[in-house]
Amino acid sequence: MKRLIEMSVEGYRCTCFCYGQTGSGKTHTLTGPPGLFGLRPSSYSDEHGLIFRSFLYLFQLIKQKSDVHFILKASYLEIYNEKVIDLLNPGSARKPLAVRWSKKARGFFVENLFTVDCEELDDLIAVLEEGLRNRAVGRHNMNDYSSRSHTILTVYISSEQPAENGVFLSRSGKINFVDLAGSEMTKKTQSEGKTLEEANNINKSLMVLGYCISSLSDQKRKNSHIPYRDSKLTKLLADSLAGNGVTLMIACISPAKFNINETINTLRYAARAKKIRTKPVVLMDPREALILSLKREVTVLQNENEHLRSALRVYSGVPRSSHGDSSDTDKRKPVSPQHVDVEKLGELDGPQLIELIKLYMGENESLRNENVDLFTSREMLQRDHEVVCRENERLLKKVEEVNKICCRSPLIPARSAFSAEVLNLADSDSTSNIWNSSSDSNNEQASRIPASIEKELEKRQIGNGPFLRRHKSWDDKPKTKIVKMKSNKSIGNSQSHNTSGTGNSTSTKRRFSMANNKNVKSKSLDSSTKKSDVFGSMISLVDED
Ligand SMILES: Nc1ncnc2c1ncn2[C@@H]1O[C@H](COP(=O)(O)OP(=O)(O)OP(=O)(O)O)[C@@H](O)[C@H]1O
Repeated sequence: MKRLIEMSVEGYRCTCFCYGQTGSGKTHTLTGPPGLFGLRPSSYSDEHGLIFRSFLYLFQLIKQKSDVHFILKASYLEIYNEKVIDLLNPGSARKPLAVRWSKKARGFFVENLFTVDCEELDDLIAVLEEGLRNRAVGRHNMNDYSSRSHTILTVYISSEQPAENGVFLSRSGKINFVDLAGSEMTKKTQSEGKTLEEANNINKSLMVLGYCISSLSDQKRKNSHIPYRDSKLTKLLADSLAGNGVTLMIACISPAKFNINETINTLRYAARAKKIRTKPVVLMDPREALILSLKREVTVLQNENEHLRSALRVYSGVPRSSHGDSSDTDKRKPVSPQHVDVEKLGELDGPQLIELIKLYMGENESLRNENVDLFTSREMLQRDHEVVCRENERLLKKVEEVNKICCRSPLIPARSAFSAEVLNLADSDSTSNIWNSSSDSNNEQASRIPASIEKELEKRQIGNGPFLRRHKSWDDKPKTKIVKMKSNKSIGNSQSHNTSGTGNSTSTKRRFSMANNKNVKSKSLDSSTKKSDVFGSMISLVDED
């Protein structure tokens, strides 16, 4: 997961998707247990899923790359009964959005999908909370909080990095977090009515996804028709499955014997998916890439020129010191023959005429050389001009982005800032370890499985013996510094604004302190320099046999 985030920061298109039967823990893996967001404050806890940890890690990475300018945006959608709904702008009617093909990008996209500028960690968390609040959740026999839709949370990461010779490199990576709805045996779930219709749609789209995966993993069928267009899910995942991105599939399985068939199916799915090979490429502005490569070429040629010149000097035995820049210029200057009256040409004898012609030929040659030099300089000036224009464009874009960032989305309702929550709770001992798993301060407690799970395992007779273990290496980590942060109440407010969507505006002003956020963000990120801590608290199922 960490590598995936690092790659998305480097400009790759990355996807992490969870696949598995209903109730196997897909949503839990990505976002943690139900009710973690919303009612409770979303300060850091060991229960947080991969998305939250990824956000923290993303901001850590961004902070480390101080020479790069980053712009983050996020969108969140769900595919419910084959309809795409914007979770950040669902509206009262949950009007579906169209999925279209972009000729330019050569991929499918969701028309009018709302994207939110995310300057702070809090903004990303707000997007996650808003999406979780709006997505479709239902209840059936196997899961009280079953996702009734596939959800895709996308973080777009654009960056600009100064490269050599004043050229800037822009990259645009992204990371998709895909929480697929689980496949359902309707007999087992005993779904009826609306839940049954949802289950049928879920199973149908998962079947198309399965078919695409098996075609792509088969060397013989790979180049034949892949039925991406048969479902919205496969249209939107086409790029991740076979494009230029990097994809991580998390196969969630149930430890219960009762689910053995579904478990085998999931593992088959994963084994097939593992065979798919994508061709990851960094998405860069082609013009900038060209300018950079031309600049590099010019530097190489200049060096080569210099080398050849000095080799020539050595060969002709002329001391280096006598060839300053000025003498070079003098040498290139044409030597004009003395002016001769045309009428007096007849008086000149043969050798004199030959000498004169030689002089004129020499002058001609020098002028030609000078001409070539002038053409080269003109070309270089044109290239410089192009670079300046490009720089101009870049700056204009930056101004536009800055203007956008100043305005936030009105659709994320008021929530207390994550950083502020951390601050408020930081005084109590329970949260002093916020960036660590429970592994540091209380090793013994950390390696214990939570009581509720232990009870469930006992009931199902799972894990007698060394079956369910916490990975030891996670518990053996060195102690990290505990960072105490002062409490600081939010003071200001920042206005929100629709940035790109066309949606209606239920403008709730989002109140939080920008200054407070910034202050806290830097502190919190400082305290989390040990990257592994953010990811290190998951329980692993290790079959020692
Ligand atoms: N590793 C885990 N530790 C503790 N509880 C878990 C774990 N995995 C899943 N659960 C619990 O099991 C229940 C079902 O999990 P979850 O909703 O994540 O399943 P799902 O695969 O997303 O199901 P669906 O496909 O129906 O949405 C939830 O209450 C969740 O908190």
